[in-house]
Formats: sequence, C-alpha cells, structure tokens
Amino acid sequence: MSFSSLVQELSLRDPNAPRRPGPTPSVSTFDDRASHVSRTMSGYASTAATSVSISGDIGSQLHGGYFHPLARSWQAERQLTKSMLIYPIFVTDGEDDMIHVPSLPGQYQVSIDRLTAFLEPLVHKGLRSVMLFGVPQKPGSKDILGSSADDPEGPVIQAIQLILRRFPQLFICADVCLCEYTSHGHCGILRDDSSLNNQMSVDRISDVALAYAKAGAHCVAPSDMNDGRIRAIKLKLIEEGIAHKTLLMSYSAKFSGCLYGPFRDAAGSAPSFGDRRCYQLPPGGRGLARRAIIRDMNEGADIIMVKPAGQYLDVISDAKELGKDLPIAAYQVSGEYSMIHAAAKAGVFDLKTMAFESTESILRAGATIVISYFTPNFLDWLDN
Ligand SMILES: NCc1[nH]cc(CCC(=O)O)c1CC(=O)O
Ligand SMILES: [Zn+2]
Ligand SMILES: [Zn+2]
Repeated sequence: MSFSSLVQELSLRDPNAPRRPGPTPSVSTFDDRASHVSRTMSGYASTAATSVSISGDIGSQLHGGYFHPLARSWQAERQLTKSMLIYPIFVTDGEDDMIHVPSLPGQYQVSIDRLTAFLEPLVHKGLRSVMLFGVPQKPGSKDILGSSADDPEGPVIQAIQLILRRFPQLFICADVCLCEYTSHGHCGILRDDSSLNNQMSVDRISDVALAYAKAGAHCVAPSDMNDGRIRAIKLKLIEEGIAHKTLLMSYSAKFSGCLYGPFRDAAGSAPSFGDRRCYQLPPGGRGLARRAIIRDMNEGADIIMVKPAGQYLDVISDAKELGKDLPIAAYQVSGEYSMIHAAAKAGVFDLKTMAFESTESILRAGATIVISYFTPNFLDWLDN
C-alpha cells in the first residue's frame, strides 16, 4: 500500500463500517527467529495483500514495540534484579536443624550451626539481603512478655553476629515482633482482658529493635503493628547513636487475612486464641493503609512495606504515590508463595512463569524491593 492510499484509507473509512476480518495476530514466542518468521508470514506482509483496515491513528499499532524479547523488557519501568530481593529465613535455636516446612515448600527452619552452609551457595549466586525470623524451640523460651526475643544467645542475635562475621557483604534485616516469643502467640503484650496493651508493647518492641540494631542488623523491620512503634524505635536509635546506620523498615500496610498460615507454621507463631484482626488492617481498608503509610513516614520510617503483595497492588501503588521519595517494599507472603506452588503442582501453570509474573506485577505497582521466598529460585533464573 502506498503512503497516499494509506492516508486515503485512514481518512475515508467509516469508523462504524464492519471491518473485514484481518489475519490472525501472530502469537509471540520467546524465540526471536520464530516470532520474526510468524510476523513476516501472517503480519504486515499479508496485511498489505488483503488491505486490512488500520483502525484509528498509526499510534494504535503497538506490536512493533514488543515483538522481540529485549524490546518487551524495555516496556517495564523496572526490571527485576537480584539486588531488589530480600530472602526471609527462619532461624532456630536448635542443633543441626534443617527442617523442611511442608506448608512452605522448599523453605526450612535452620539452626545457627547450619546457617553458614545454608547461605553460602546463595551468597555465591548473588544473594544480597536476608530477613531474619527467630524460631525459639527450647522448652521455656516463651512467656507472656516475649522475653527471649532479644536474648543475646537467641537465634536472631546469634544469626546477626554470625552473618556479619561470615558474610560481611550481606545486608541483614531483622523482623521485629513478639509473636514468635510470647506464650500466647500475639504480637504484643496483653492486658488482663486479652486486649493488646499498646504502650507496653511499643516499649518492648522498641527495646527488641534496639537490641537487634546494636547486634549489627543493618535494618530493623517491626511487624507487630502497635501504634507509635516507628517513632519509639527511631528515638531509641537516635538516643543510642546508631540511627545513622540502622535502616527502619515499617510494615506499614499489613493486612489481616488467611495468607500467613504457612509462615506461622514455619515461625511457630500462631496465636493460641483469637486472631490478629485488632491490630492488622481489614482487607478493604485502603484508606486506613494510606493513613498508616503517612503516619509511619512522619514517624521516621526509611522504607514503607506493603504486605501481602499480590492482593494489595493498589496499596503498593498508593504507597509509591504517598512515599514517592522512599523505597517501597512489598512482601509476597507465605500464603501467596504456597498458593503458586500448589497451583503449579496441580498443573494450573508453570511455577517459574508465575513467579516472574507475580513479581513483575508487584514491581509494576510501584515496589522497588521485594521480600520473596522465591529469592533462591530467582538467583538461578536471573542468570539465564
Ligand atoms: N508478626 C510476624 C510476622 N511477620 C511476617 C509475617 C508474615 C509473613 C508471611 O506470611 O510470609 C508475620 C505473621 C503474622 O503477622 O501473623
Ligand atoms: Zn558461581
Ligand atoms: Zn507478630
């Protein structure tokens, strides 16, 4: 078709007239040559031959922008890289432990004496950061105050010190909460009527955060959800003179729901009664999430986190908008990870493809950091 006849066709066509069916659009494949061939055979060449109409203006023709794998990758604002990933790991106070968590396929509870061997191959493949969760298993290690959370002999502080010695290049985040250490499994200190005592909880949580930071954690990440904890932690870090070398990541928008089950198996942190609905956000609470994000930024959070990720992409995008000058983290939580595994096992889709799709949508929504159980897989996949 010559340029003038194209112009004629564009200007003369009645937009409401029925269109002649065009060639079936070429199906893109990941193979360069295949996609080139299919495009030539069923694409523009035959378009000219059958003089199929071009709808609207020429800008409506989008396929040219992504027919090639490299060109497709350019359509994303952010590509997934190894440095965006934080790997959550479960550290026990046991000996010679490497206990598989059945509800969290491929994830383990690892004791300190096995931690170096566990991390070594991952660090070699490019692991940049871990998020530590302590799993105290010794009898008597849980009480109503969560006293063992900052035990210098406990798993988190031991793990921090070991990692600093063995893998000085690894960025250490420590989750800060009491639910792994309280006898009742709740994330704070309770009153006699079993409701959360916010002030006592904040005092205790900020002490624990300070202990992890003093032990050498590069980042402390309180997940307890008590009001005012970010300010309390920041003030203690300043008072102690370590605020300049401790990053404070807030689980600001943490929603309650049924996606944390496998984690509670792994961390041994299921509440012995009740649930966490009084201190985690209701799933419909987009406005509350926005308020929590703004509040935590004002209290001194260095990173805002949204959790779970896949069901809260709108909230990630809100966090990105509200906190446009902060890194935004998203936690693809245990239930999301295990769902993907279960569906892949049932033949619904390919595991790797869905791991990428789900993570790419989290980045598209605005996250710049992804906390993911797929991290060990991505360290392999991103090399190929
Ligand atoms: N407060 C502890 C904590 N920190 C992170 C998660 C969930 C992580 C996951 O499911 O992978 C939880 C569980 C909970 O709040 O019950
Ligand atoms: Zn190598
Ligand atoms: Zn908790």
